[in-house]
Amino acid sequence: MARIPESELILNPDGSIYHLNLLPEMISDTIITVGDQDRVARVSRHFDSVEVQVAKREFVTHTGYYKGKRISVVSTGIGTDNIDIVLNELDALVNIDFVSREPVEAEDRISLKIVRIGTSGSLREEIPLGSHLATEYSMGLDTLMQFYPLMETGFETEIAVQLQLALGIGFLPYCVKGSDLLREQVGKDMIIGNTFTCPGFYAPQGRLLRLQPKLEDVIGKMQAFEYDGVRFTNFEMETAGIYSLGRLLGHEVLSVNAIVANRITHQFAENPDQIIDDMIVKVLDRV
Ligand SMILES: O=P(O)(O)O[C@H]1O[C@H](CO)[C@@H](O)[C@H]1O
Ligand SMILES: O=c1cc[nH]c(=O)[nH]1
Repeated sequence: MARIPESELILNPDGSIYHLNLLPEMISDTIITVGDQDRVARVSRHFDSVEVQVAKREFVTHTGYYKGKRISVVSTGIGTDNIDIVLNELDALVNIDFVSREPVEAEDRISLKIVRIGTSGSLREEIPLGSHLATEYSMGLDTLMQFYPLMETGFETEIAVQLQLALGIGFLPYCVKGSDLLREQVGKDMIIGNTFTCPGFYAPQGRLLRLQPKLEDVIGKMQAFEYDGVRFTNFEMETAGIYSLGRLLGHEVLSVNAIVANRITHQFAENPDQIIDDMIVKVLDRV
Protein backbone atom coordinates (compact mmCIF):
# COMPACT_ATOMS: atom_id res chain seq x y z
CA MET A 1 0.00 0.00 0.00
CA ALA A 2 1.11 3.55 -0.65
CA ARG A 3 3.10 5.34 2.04
CA ILE A 4 1.21 8.46 3.23
CA PRO A 5 3.55 11.49 3.16
CA GLU A 6 4.46 13.70 6.12
CA SER A 7 2.31 16.60 4.87
CA GLU A 8 -0.86 14.45 4.81
CA LEU A 9 -0.59 12.24 7.88
CA ILE A 10 0.93 14.82 10.21
CA LEU A 11 2.52 13.49 13.38
CA ASN A 12 3.77 15.64 16.25
CA PRO A 13 7.38 15.20 17.50
CA ASP A 14 6.16 12.69 20.12
CA GLY A 15 4.50 10.61 17.38
CA SER A 16 0.95 11.69 18.22
CA ILE A 17 -1.56 12.71 15.56
CA TYR A 18 -1.58 16.40 14.65
CA HIS A 19 -4.76 17.91 16.16
CA LEU A 20 -5.96 15.30 18.64
CA ASN A 21 -2.43 14.88 20.07
CA LEU A 22 -3.12 11.17 20.64
CA LEU A 23 -1.05 8.02 20.17
CA PRO A 24 -2.84 4.89 18.89
CA GLU A 25 -2.75 3.13 22.28
CA MET A 26 -4.51 6.09 23.94
CA ILE A 27 -7.98 5.39 22.55
CA SER A 28 -10.56 2.68 22.95
CA ASP A 29 -12.60 1.33 20.05
CA THR A 30 -15.67 2.65 21.88
CA ILE A 31 -15.74 6.43 21.61
CA ILE A 32 -18.12 9.08 22.88
CA THR A 33 -17.90 12.48 21.20
CA VAL A 34 -19.20 15.71 22.70
CA GLY A 35 -19.09 19.21 21.26
CA ASP A 36 -18.12 21.11 24.38
CA GLN A 37 -14.66 20.33 25.81
CA ASP A 38 -15.97 20.88 29.35
CA ARG A 39 -18.41 18.04 28.78
CA VAL A 40 -15.54 15.53 28.53
CA ALA A 41 -14.97 15.63 32.30
CA ARG A 42 -18.72 15.44 32.89
CA VAL A 43 -18.55 12.05 31.16
CA SER A 44 -15.26 10.79 32.61
CA ARG A 45 -16.20 11.68 36.20
CA HIS A 46 -18.41 8.57 36.01
CA PHE A 47 -15.40 6.38 35.08
CA ASP A 48 -13.93 4.03 37.70
CA SER A 49 -10.47 5.09 36.52
CA VAL A 50 -9.05 7.52 33.95
CA GLU A 51 -5.79 6.46 32.28
CA VAL A 52 -5.39 9.15 29.57
CA GLN A 53 -6.08 12.89 29.68
CA VAL A 54 -4.87 14.84 26.64
CA ALA A 55 -5.85 18.30 25.39
CA LYS A 56 -4.99 20.43 22.36
CA ARG A 57 -7.14 23.34 21.14
CA GLU A 58 -10.80 22.30 21.53
CA PHE A 59 -9.92 18.61 21.32
CA VAL A 60 -9.88 17.09 24.81
CA THR A 61 -9.69 13.32 25.28
CA HIS A 62 -10.15 11.20 28.39
CA THR A 63 -9.83 7.41 28.21
CA GLY A 64 -10.73 5.18 31.12
CA TYR A 65 -12.85 2.34 32.43
CA TYR A 66 -16.57 2.44 33.15
CA LYS A 67 -17.92 -0.75 34.79
CA GLY A 68 -15.12 -2.74 33.16
CA LYS A 69 -15.55 -1.20 29.67
CA ARG A 70 -12.69 0.85 28.21
CA ILE A 71 -14.17 4.03 26.76
CA SER A 72 -12.71 7.20 25.26
CA VAL A 73 -14.50 10.53 25.31
CA VAL A 74 -13.36 13.16 22.82
CA SER A 75 -14.56 16.75 22.35
CA THR A 76 -15.03 17.87 18.77
CA GLY A 77 -15.80 21.57 19.14
CA ILE A 78 -18.59 22.97 16.98
CA GLY A 79 -19.36 22.18 13.34
CA THR A 80 -18.73 19.61 10.64
CA ASP A 81 -15.39 21.20 9.70
CA ASN A 82 -14.18 20.03 13.10
CA ILE A 83 -15.84 16.65 12.57
CA ASP A 84 -13.71 16.22 9.43
CA ILE A 85 -10.60 16.51 11.62
CA VAL A 86 -11.83 14.35 14.48
CA LEU A 87 -13.23 11.46 12.43
CA ASN A 88 -10.24 11.30 10.08
CA GLU A 89 -7.75 11.41 12.95
CA LEU A 90 -9.62 8.84 15.09
CA ASP A 91 -9.71 6.55 12.06
CA ALA A 92 -6.00 7.10 11.39
CA LEU A 93 -5.22 6.13 15.00
CA VAL A 94 -6.69 2.67 14.47
CA ASN A 95 -6.39 2.05 10.73
CA ILE A 96 -3.03 3.52 9.71
CA ASP A 97 0.35 2.19 10.84
CA PHE A 98 2.16 5.30 12.12
CA VAL A 99 5.61 3.71 11.56
CA SER A 100 5.21 2.52 7.97
CA ARG A 101 2.65 5.29 7.26
CA GLU A 102 0.52 2.77 5.39
CA PRO A 103 -3.16 1.95 5.93
CA VAL A 104 -3.61 -1.45 7.59
CA GLU A 105 -4.82 -4.34 5.41
CA ALA A 106 -8.59 -4.58 4.93
CA GLU A 107 -8.84 -7.69 7.15
CA ASP A 108 -7.12 -5.84 10.04
CA ARG A 109 -9.29 -2.73 9.84
CA ILE A 110 -11.00 -1.69 13.06
CA SER A 111 -14.57 -0.47 13.09
CA LEU A 112 -15.02 2.03 15.89
CA LYS A 113 -18.25 2.45 17.82
CA ILE A 114 -18.83 6.22 17.96
CA VAL A 115 -21.69 7.83 19.89
CA ARG A 116 -22.16 11.60 19.89
CA ILE A 117 -23.80 13.11 22.99
CA GLY A 118 -24.92 16.60 21.98
CA THR A 119 -27.34 19.37 22.77
CA SER A 120 -30.02 20.22 20.24
CA GLY A 121 -33.05 22.37 19.47
CA SER A 122 -36.44 20.76 18.84
CA LEU A 123 -38.45 21.58 15.75
CA ARG A 124 -41.63 20.01 17.10
CA GLU A 125 -43.96 21.14 19.86
CA GLU A 126 -44.49 17.51 20.85
CA ILE A 127 -40.73 17.00 21.49
CA PRO A 128 -40.36 19.06 24.66
CA LEU A 129 -37.38 20.38 26.56
CA GLY A 130 -35.63 17.58 28.42
CA SER A 131 -36.29 14.94 25.74
CA HIS A 132 -33.58 12.47 24.75
CA LEU A 133 -33.66 11.86 21.00
CA ALA A 134 -31.68 9.34 18.95
CA THR A 135 -31.10 10.31 15.31
CA GLU A 136 -32.09 7.94 12.52
CA TYR A 137 -31.59 10.10 9.38
CA SER A 138 -29.37 13.17 9.40
CA MET A 139 -29.55 15.91 6.78
CA GLY A 140 -26.34 17.84 6.16
CA LEU A 141 -26.95 21.43 5.12
CA ASP A 142 -23.21 22.08 5.13
CA THR A 143 -20.77 21.50 2.27
CA LEU A 144 -18.53 18.76 3.75
CA MET A 145 -19.91 16.05 1.45
CA GLN A 146 -19.14 18.16 -1.62
CA PHE A 147 -15.58 16.89 -1.02
CA TYR A 148 -16.10 13.15 -0.39
CA PRO A 149 -17.73 10.48 -2.58
CA LEU A 150 -20.54 9.69 -0.13
CA MET A 151 -22.71 6.79 -1.26
CA GLU A 152 -26.33 7.53 -0.39
CA THR A 153 -29.17 5.09 -0.87
CA GLY A 154 -31.76 6.10 -3.49
CA PHE A 155 -34.15 6.86 -0.64
CA GLU A 156 -31.65 9.14 1.10
CA THR A 157 -30.93 11.03 -2.12
CA GLU A 158 -34.63 11.47 -2.78
CA ILE A 159 -35.18 12.97 0.70
CA ALA A 160 -32.32 15.40 0.03
CA VAL A 161 -33.64 16.34 -3.44
CA GLN A 162 -37.14 16.97 -2.08
CA LEU A 163 -35.77 19.04 0.80
CA GLN A 164 -33.75 21.18 -1.60
CA LEU A 165 -36.96 21.86 -3.53
CA ALA A 166 -38.97 22.56 -0.38
CA LEU A 167 -36.42 25.05 0.99
CA GLY A 168 -35.57 26.57 -2.39
CA ILE A 169 -31.84 26.42 -1.73
CA GLY A 170 -29.19 26.47 -4.45
CA PHE A 171 -27.32 23.35 -3.36
CA LEU A 172 -28.16 19.70 -2.77
CA PRO A 173 -27.93 18.74 0.91
CA TYR A 174 -26.86 15.21 1.87
CA CYS A 175 -28.86 12.68 3.80
CA VAL A 176 -27.36 9.78 5.77
CA LYS A 177 -28.76 7.17 8.15
CA GLY A 178 -26.80 6.16 11.23
CA SER A 179 -26.19 2.72 12.71
CA ASP A 180 -29.38 0.67 13.22
CA LEU A 181 -27.50 -1.49 15.70
CA LEU A 182 -26.37 1.37 17.95
CA ARG A 183 -29.74 3.12 17.72
CA GLU A 184 -31.47 -0.01 18.98
CA GLN A 185 -28.84 -0.64 21.66
CA VAL A 186 -28.23 2.88 22.98
CA GLY A 187 -31.31 4.75 21.79
CA LYS A 188 -33.90 2.26 23.05
CA ASP A 189 -36.67 4.18 24.87
CA MET A 190 -35.44 7.50 23.42
CA ILE A 191 -37.49 9.43 20.86
CA ILE A 192 -36.32 8.38 17.40
CA GLY A 193 -35.95 11.45 15.22
CA ASN A 194 -34.34 12.85 12.10
CA THR A 195 -31.85 15.66 12.50
CA PHE A 196 -30.86 18.74 10.53
CA THR A 197 -27.13 19.42 10.77
CA CYS A 198 -26.70 23.11 10.07
CA PRO A 199 -23.63 25.14 9.10
CA GLY A 200 -24.47 27.76 11.73
CA PHE A 201 -26.51 28.41 14.87
CA TYR A 202 -28.41 31.51 13.75
CA ALA A 203 -29.84 31.96 10.21
CA PRO A 204 -29.11 28.33 9.19
CA GLN A 205 -31.35 27.26 12.09
CA GLY A 206 -33.89 30.02 11.41
CA ARG A 207 -32.69 32.14 14.38
CA LEU A 208 -32.66 35.86 13.89
CA LEU A 209 -31.10 38.49 16.08
CA ARG A 210 -30.31 41.63 14.05
CA LEU A 211 -29.79 40.11 10.61
CA GLN A 212 -32.62 39.46 8.21
CA PRO A 213 -32.76 35.94 6.75
CA LYS A 214 -32.20 35.20 3.08
CA LEU A 215 -34.68 32.31 3.21
CA GLU A 216 -38.17 33.12 4.34
CA ASP A 217 -39.79 31.05 7.10
CA VAL A 218 -37.08 28.43 7.15
CA ILE A 219 -38.45 26.86 10.35
CA GLY A 220 -41.95 26.62 8.92
CA LYS A 221 -40.63 24.98 5.75
CA MET A 222 -38.42 22.56 7.68
CA GLN A 223 -41.26 21.69 10.02
CA ALA A 224 -43.73 21.11 7.17
CA PHE A 225 -41.30 18.97 5.15
CA GLU A 226 -42.16 15.29 4.83
CA TYR A 227 -40.99 12.65 2.41
CA ASP A 228 -42.42 9.12 2.56
CA GLY A 229 -42.92 9.25 6.31
CA VAL A 230 -39.62 10.99 7.10
CA ARG A 231 -40.09 14.24 9.02
CA PHE A 232 -37.36 16.19 10.73
CA THR A 233 -37.36 16.78 14.46
CA ASN A 234 -34.34 18.79 15.58
CA PHE A 235 -31.37 21.01 14.76
CA GLU A 236 -27.71 20.78 15.67
CA MET A 237 -24.33 21.12 13.95
CA GLU A 238 -22.33 17.85 13.76
CA THR A 239 -24.42 14.69 13.27
CA ALA A 240 -24.51 14.50 9.44
CA GLY A 241 -20.72 14.91 9.32
CA ILE A 242 -20.29 12.04 11.78
CA TYR A 243 -22.82 9.83 9.98
CA SER A 244 -21.32 10.39 6.53
CA LEU A 245 -17.65 10.04 7.50
CA GLY A 246 -18.60 7.05 9.67
CA ARG A 247 -20.15 5.39 6.63
CA LEU A 248 -17.19 6.26 4.38
CA LEU A 249 -14.63 4.99 6.89
CA GLY A 250 -16.60 1.93 8.05
CA HIS A 251 -17.47 2.89 11.65
CA GLU A 252 -20.72 2.38 13.59
CA VAL A 253 -22.14 5.80 14.43
CA LEU A 254 -25.00 7.19 16.48
CA SER A 255 -25.98 10.65 17.64
CA VAL A 256 -28.12 11.21 20.72
CA ASN A 257 -29.50 14.65 21.38
CA ALA A 258 -30.42 16.35 24.65
CA ILE A 259 -33.23 18.75 23.73
CA VAL A 260 -32.38 22.07 25.41
CA ALA A 261 -34.40 24.43 23.19
CA ASN A 262 -37.84 24.23 21.63
CA ARG A 263 -37.98 26.47 18.59
CA ILE A 264 -41.74 26.26 18.25
CA THR A 265 -42.68 27.12 21.82
CA HIS A 266 -39.67 29.48 22.10
CA GLN A 267 -38.41 27.95 25.33
CA PHE A 268 -34.87 27.23 26.49
CA ALA A 269 -34.16 24.75 29.29
CA GLU A 270 -33.51 26.09 32.78
CA ASN A 271 -31.43 23.01 33.54
CA PRO A 272 -29.55 22.01 30.35
CA ASP A 273 -26.72 20.37 32.34
CA GLN A 274 -29.17 18.03 34.09
CA ILE A 275 -30.67 16.94 30.74
CA ILE A 276 -27.19 16.17 29.40
CA ASP A 277 -26.01 14.44 32.59
CA ASP A 278 -29.00 12.07 32.50
CA MET A 279 -28.18 11.24 28.90
CA ILE A 280 -24.49 10.65 29.65
CA VAL A 281 -25.29 7.98 32.25
CA LYS A 282 -27.79 6.31 29.91
CA VAL A 283 -25.21 6.14 27.11
CA LEU A 284 -22.37 4.89 29.36
CA ASP A 285 -24.57 2.06 30.64
CA ARG A 286 -25.64 0.98 27.16
CA VAL A 287 -22.70 1.53 24.82
O1 LIG B 1 -23.67 20.64 22.61
P1 LIG B 1 -22.88 20.35 21.37
O2 LIG B 1 -22.37 18.97 21.34
O3 LIG B 1 -21.78 21.36 21.13
O4 LIG B 1 -23.94 20.49 20.16
C1 LIG B 1 -24.71 21.61 19.82
O5 LIG B 1 -24.39 22.81 20.51
C2 LIG B 1 -23.56 23.65 19.70
C3 LIG B 1 -24.24 24.99 19.48
O6 LIG B 1 -24.53 25.61 20.69
C4 LIG B 1 -23.35 22.89 18.39
O7 LIG B 1 -22.14 22.20 18.45
C5 LIG B 1 -24.54 21.98 18.36
O8 LIG B 1 -24.42 20.86 17.55
O1 LIG C 1 -31.11 25.10 19.18
C1 LIG C 1 -30.02 24.53 19.33
C2 LIG C 1 -29.60 24.05 20.59
C3 LIG C 1 -28.38 23.46 20.67
N1 LIG C 1 -27.62 23.35 19.57
C4 LIG C 1 -28.00 23.80 18.37
O2 LIG C 1 -27.28 23.71 17.38
N2 LIG C 1 -29.22 24.37 18.27
